[in-house]
Amino acid sequence: MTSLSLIAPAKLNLFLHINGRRADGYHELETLFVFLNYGDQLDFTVNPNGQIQLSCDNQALANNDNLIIKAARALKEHSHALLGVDIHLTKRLPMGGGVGGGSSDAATTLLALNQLWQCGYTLDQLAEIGLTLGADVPVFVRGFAAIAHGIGEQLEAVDLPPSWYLVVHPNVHISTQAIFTHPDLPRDTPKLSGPWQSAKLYNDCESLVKKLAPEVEKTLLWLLEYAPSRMTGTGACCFASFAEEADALKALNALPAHWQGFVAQSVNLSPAHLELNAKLNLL
Ligand SMILES: C[C@@](CO)(OP(=O)(O)O)[C@H](O)COP(=O)(O)OP(=O)(O)OC[C@H]1O[C@@H](n2ccc(N)nc2=O)[C@H](O)[C@@H]1O
Ligand SMILES: Nc1ncnc2c1ncn2[C@@H]1O[C@H](COP(=O)(O)OP(=O)(O)O)[C@@H](O)[C@H]1O
Repeated sequence: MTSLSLIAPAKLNLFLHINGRRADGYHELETLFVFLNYGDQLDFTVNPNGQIQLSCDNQALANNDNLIIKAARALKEHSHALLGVDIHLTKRLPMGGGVGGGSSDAATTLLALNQLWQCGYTLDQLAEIGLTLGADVPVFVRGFAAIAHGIGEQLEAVDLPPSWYLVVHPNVHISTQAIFTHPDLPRDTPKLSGPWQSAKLYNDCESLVKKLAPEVEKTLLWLLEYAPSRMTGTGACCFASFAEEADALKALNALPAHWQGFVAQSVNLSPAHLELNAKLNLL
């Protein structure tokens, strides 16, 4: 196998509780990750010269700061792989949107190159490398919907019924770091004492982000006309869930022109894993 094309799916935090701040500055979280069957597209082609090249339809992303390059370099250094790779990114997910676009791209890169460079690493090993790239990378590497603790790397699989989501990006960029380092961020939500299904759930970042970015509050209120709404991650994306795709699409069609949105269905197993397994079974 010398080439692979895989999705880098979006994620939603169906709830996000911040339990405290650790000595290293990162925060202890309790959150529920689900994947969506919508995301970026990554095309990988092995090259013999050992170089890692990235092209992208969005020129602002085709640089060495890209998490895709960082992931490829991390795996190459760790595995001493001799081959290189040409990667093309088709960007669909809003950047800094709270849907994990960069982290998902990094995870899909680790999964694809583990196969193309025949590293033979386990998911545990790939998740460990992924964690050095970002707190959200391990959940995409492991590929199952999960309740997460720690900084987001301690995962307990969940099996949720599928739901349709309208995800709205109000065209404001929220820095994850800016939110987590802000003095007004609530950081003292206790760990759930019982099953999350019967608990009061929320996103602890919402109150602060609504204050800093009023457009996010407007988005949450607009969505509320159709269904209960919530922000994902540190924002700016917000979502509402629907039993039927038609209802989600009806709301999407009514979206104000200055916002972006997409409709997708939640899935328990990452579409990147499903696609990779299907391609490997064809060999
Ligand atoms: C908030 C969450 C929720 O899923 O998602 P996003 O909103 O980014 O999608 C994640 O925890 C984000 O994961 P990720 O985006 O990989 O964050 P990283 O790059 O590792 O960290 C960026 C910055 O966020 C802060 N950070 C991140 C995670 C965490 N548990 N505690 C933190 O304090 C740190 O200040 C860190 O420097
Ligand atoms: N492949 C990538 N896609 C998107 N953002 C990237 C990528 N590589 C690096 N980044 C940087 O990481 C930041 C956060 O990315 P992203 O994961 O989209 O945010 P979030 O986790 O909030 O959804 C972006 O603002 C961008 O500067």
